[in-house]
Amino acid sequence: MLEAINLVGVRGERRLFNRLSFQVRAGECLLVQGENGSGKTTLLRMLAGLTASAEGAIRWKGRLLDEQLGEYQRDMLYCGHGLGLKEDLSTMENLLISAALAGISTTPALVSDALKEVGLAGRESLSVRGLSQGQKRRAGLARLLLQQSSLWILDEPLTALDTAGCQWLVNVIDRHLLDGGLVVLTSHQHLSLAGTSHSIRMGA
Ligand SMILES: Nc1ncnc2c1ncn2[C@@H]1O[C@H](COP(=O)(O)OP(=O)(O)OP(=O)(O)O)[C@@H](O)[C@H]1O
Repeated sequence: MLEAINLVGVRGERRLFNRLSFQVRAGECLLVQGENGSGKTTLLRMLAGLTASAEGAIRWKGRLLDEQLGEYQRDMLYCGHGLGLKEDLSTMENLLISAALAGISTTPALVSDALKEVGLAGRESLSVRGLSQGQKRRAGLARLLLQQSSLWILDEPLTALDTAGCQWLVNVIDRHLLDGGLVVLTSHQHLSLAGTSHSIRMGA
């Protein structure tokens, strides 16, 4: 279970959220909603351990994040706005490197399979710079298939995806939830998940 307890988000002079608490259990998706600038990315970065909360705590499997950062980094996959891709490297190189950094063993054959599933078959050796925005998004999301993390934190994952890409992602998320995974995501687009989801609204 992921548990946020009395989180406080401060950016400059602005208090974006105050004493925010919620829980996400195995098989559940938390949808973080709100207008532009309401603090969704700030919250997701906190949950990913990239930004500190001014107060409060985050627990994963009952223990504070700070006590288990290495373990948490292996259990959690964060896909932020930047997608975590190096433009000068090929999609294959990017995915092999990000798996290695996450401590996951993978092979070029598995990466090829993942790229095929996201619709990038035959583009393994193309540098990311040569991909369209939607293809870059697909390459970044291929990490979901390779890294076997139980907690996915996804910031606007539908951005730039076409209709088929959005439907693919919804199916992948539903499959993950059915397998007992957890998802926290933001999206300005409507997501029609079959699995259990609940939402919080920032700035309300
Ligand atoms: N590094 C930073 N330094 C100072 N202020 C920041 C920083 N990052 C974000 N902010 C401010 O914090 C507020 C919340 O930003 P955040 O990115 O969390 O919003 P958001 O809800 O994700 O927005 P969007 O829907 O546009 O993605 C904004 O007013 C933004 O200007």
